[in-house]
Amino acid sequence: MAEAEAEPELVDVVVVGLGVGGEEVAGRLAEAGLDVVGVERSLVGGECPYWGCIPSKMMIRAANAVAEARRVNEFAGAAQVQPDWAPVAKRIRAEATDTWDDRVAVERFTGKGGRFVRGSGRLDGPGRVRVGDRVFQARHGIVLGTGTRPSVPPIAGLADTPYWTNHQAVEVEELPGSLLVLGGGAIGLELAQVFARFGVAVTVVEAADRVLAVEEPEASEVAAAALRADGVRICTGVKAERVDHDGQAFTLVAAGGVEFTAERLLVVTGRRAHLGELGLDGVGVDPSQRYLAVDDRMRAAEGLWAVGDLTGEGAFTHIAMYQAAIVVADMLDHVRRARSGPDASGTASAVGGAVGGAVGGAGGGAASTAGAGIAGGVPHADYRALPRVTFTDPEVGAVGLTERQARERGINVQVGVSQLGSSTRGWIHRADGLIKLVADADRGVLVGATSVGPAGGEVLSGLVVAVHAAVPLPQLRNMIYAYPTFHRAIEDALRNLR
Ligand SMILES: Cc1cc2nc3c(=O)[nH]c(=O)nc-3n(C[C@H](O)[C@H](O)[C@H](O)COP(=O)(O)OP(=O)(O)OC[C@H]3O[C@@H](n4cnc5c(N)ncnc54)[C@H](O)[C@@H]3O)c2cc1C
Ligand SMILES: NC(=O)c1ccc[n+]([C@@H]2O[C@H](COP(=O)([O-])OP(=O)(O)OC[C@H]3O[C@@H](n4cnc5c(N)ncnc54)[C@H](O)[C@@H]3O)[C@@H](O)[C@H]2O)c1
Repeated sequence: MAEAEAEPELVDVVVVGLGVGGEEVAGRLAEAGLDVVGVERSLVGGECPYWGCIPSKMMIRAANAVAEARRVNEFAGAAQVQPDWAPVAKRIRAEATDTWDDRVAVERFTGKGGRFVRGSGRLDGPGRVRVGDRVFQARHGIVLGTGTRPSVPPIAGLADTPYWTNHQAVEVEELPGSLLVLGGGAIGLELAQVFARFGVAVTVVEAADRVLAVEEPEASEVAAAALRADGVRICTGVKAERVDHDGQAFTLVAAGGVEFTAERLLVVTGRRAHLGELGLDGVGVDPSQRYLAVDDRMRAAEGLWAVGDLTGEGAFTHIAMYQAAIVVADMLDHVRRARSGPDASGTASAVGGAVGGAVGGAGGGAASTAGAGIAGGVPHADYRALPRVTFTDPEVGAVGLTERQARERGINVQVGVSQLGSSTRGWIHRADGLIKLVADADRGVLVGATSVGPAGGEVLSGLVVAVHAAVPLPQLRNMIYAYPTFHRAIEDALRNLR
């Protein structure tokens, strides 16, 4: 049946998808005085607060408390720990997700002056978005922030089984006795360790020859050893061929006839943007791309911006926020130019003044991150010093290029590694971990670094500054590193660079 022709509603900006990135853009543009329509089909805030970063980190906080309490036996006498999932599930409902209700988030957006529309948005030609039978015509532009959904591999039988994605894993109230985790990436490892620490018999099945395959091999080794020490069975290089569910248990059959069985199966084999459902072909953009290509101001086409995971620049909340600041600055700059006309330079109307002020705010915020990539007040995206942290225990933090990526780019690479156990703090803590530095010997700067350890993600911050600001190696070597900290291991790794 043909869709009813609706009279377009004229607005300034339409934001489709109010996840981390879209909500930030829509809210800040509304605060700047623009007439913004925000469209969300599920929950305002997206994956991160409801099924991603926040509840998973609450789970990790609880699991780490259990593990640390057990270490009393190693260091300080005797402790009996009886983990209980109920308080974790309760905290996720009460403090993180409001039992998956986004009323507060919707009010946060409308409180800033935005107009909220619940539904699926789709481009309906240049400058237009259709949501059901409503059509919005955007004066100044459209922003897509539609994120990704789990990518489920085409394994025979899998689609017909009640497998879990991260949604069911986060919503679980009663833990299963056993769990198969398909995919040993960031989500798989974080959740595998949590459930194992709460007594679930966990097996991780990974297709690649190591877990956390995008990071340094040394980091994969430490992470795998830590999970094994928690009782997780890790099987790498496994080619899953078939999955069955008999009403009670899952059976995964791999090449060579190897079988894995468990009460539950969690599929965490990456994420996928669904560009085909956004009407991109109607605005001259190829919908068959894996991710939506954007320039360094997050523009995908004339009058079309994109933000967050669907751009494929790293599926992290901090990237979505970083990009959001750029979209806001660029969009407001665009609006100010449109409103001022071609001849007017800086003569602001009442709204133009608000817009100009907001540009300064957004630009200032992102500018401090984008560093050199700032031109004309609007920051340009620069991912050279992209940090990421996998919150296993020990944490795996990394920034910039891995050794392999640096070699593939033809960089004259030097590598320096130091083991955390050889540092005073690491020895005191009986902690596993390492620092690995990747330097460009010709430029005399770090281009990448990895920090694995009890606070690996925090130790990383100094290394992010070093890569981001291209701090010369002699300056890093002549710094003073406090004793006895985990980050002192950086000094040893610098000494080992060759
Ligand atoms: C288990 C897990 C743990 C994670 N942990 C971390 C972490 O510790 N740190 C970190 O930095 N990142 C983490 N991430 C990644 C982080 O959640 C994402 O990078 C972030 O949510 C991306 O934000 P986004 O706005 O691009 O997309 P999303 O959060 O995916 O939001 C997109 C929104 O668009 C909506 N939408 C889609 N299509 C339409 C449409 N056509 N019309 C209307 N609405 C639409 C969706 O319903 C969704 O709400 C984690 C992810 C997972 C799954
Ligand atoms: N702490 C964090 O910042 C954090 C935490 C969780 C997720 N995330 C983000 O979410 C994204 C998605 O996480 P993810 O863990 O789903 O993806 P991922 O890409 O990190 O890992 C997926 C893993 O699944 C494996 N795999 C793919 N197909 C397989 C198959 N058929 N059989 C077995 N293994 C298979 C891959 O080799 C890979 O190791 C991450 O890339 C990350 O950006 C971030």
